[in-house]
Amino acid sequence: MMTIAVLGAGKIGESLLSGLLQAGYAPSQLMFTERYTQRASELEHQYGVDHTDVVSAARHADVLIIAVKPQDIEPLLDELCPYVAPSKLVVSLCAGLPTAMFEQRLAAGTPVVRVMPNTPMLVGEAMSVVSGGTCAQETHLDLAEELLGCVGSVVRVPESQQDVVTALSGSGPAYFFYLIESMIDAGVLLGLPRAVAGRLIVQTAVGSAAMLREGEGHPTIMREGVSSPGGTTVAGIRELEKHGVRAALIDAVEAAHDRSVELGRVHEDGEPGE
Ligand SMILES: NC(=O)C1=CN([C@@H]2O[C@H](COP(=O)(O)OP(=O)(O)OC[C@H]3O[C@@H](n4cnc5c(N)ncnc54)[C@H](O)[C@@H]3O)[C@@H](O)[C@H]2O)C=CC1
Ligand SMILES: O=C(O)[C@@H]1CCC=N1
Repeated sequence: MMTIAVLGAGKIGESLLSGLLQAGYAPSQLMFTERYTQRASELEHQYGVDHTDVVSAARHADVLIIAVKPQDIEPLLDELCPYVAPSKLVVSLCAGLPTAMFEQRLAAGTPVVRVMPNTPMLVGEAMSVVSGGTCAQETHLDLAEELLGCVGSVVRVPESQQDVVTALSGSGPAYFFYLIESMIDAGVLLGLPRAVAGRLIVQTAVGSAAMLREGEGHPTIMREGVSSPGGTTVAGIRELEKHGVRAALIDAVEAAHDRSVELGRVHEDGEPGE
């Protein structure tokens, strides 16, 4: 039976473990490493999955899923790489880190798959985007897709597109949360209790997303569907246009993209990331 180790059980690592269990993987197929011992004990107790050390994980797991922050990658790779046989699959969830960086440190021929997930993984609604390194075969990409498919949707792109993906779906939840916060504030400004404004706007976001996901329509058509002649919506949209909100969102995604490129370069130069 295939065994899977999650290295670093923070927000993303924990939600992946939880999703794999819910999808039917047995606790005995899973293990995790976590540097904070109290968190490790809590997770062991909660999920019934063994906490282990990096060397045992490298030796015993078939798939090693790296879920530490990019700035913590160097010490982890120092510990891990000498023990990883090239028959193992290494899956990195680390933002901005190229597969080449892992390939340089691992035994020649070790397959590496890079994934950019996002935090909706915490509720089984992640958007995960996978790319294979030079030694990753179709079967490795299929396996990575199967594992990430337990916690949401999965799309495959060439690795050259991962910085755009990081900016769009990786950081994207933060931009939606920011918009939602702003709309809740608008409701409060106009006299609604915060809890009521929050409920209204969260359900409005969920409903709008469901229309986009389930319908065949384009967002522009759906927006026009809300905009009655002489009505309230066009009056509001005119303000968004006046304030350059569309350009601001495009600039935000572009800035996140540029930062992702910069983080990748920092690691190429062999310096610690931020
Ligand atoms: N949070 C986000 O929105 C997204 C995060 N990611 C990526 O996912 C990865 C994980 O992110 P989060 O879960 O948000 O971070 P986090 O900080 O919540 O979790 C990382 C965990 O790894 C542990 N850790 C660090 N070094 C370790 C080591 N050597 N051995 C064992 N455990 C170690 C830490 O104690 C921590 O619990 C990062 O690489 C991040 O770039 C990707 C997409 C979205
Ligand atoms: O901001 C970050 O570094 C991570 C990567 C994608 C989302 N959050």
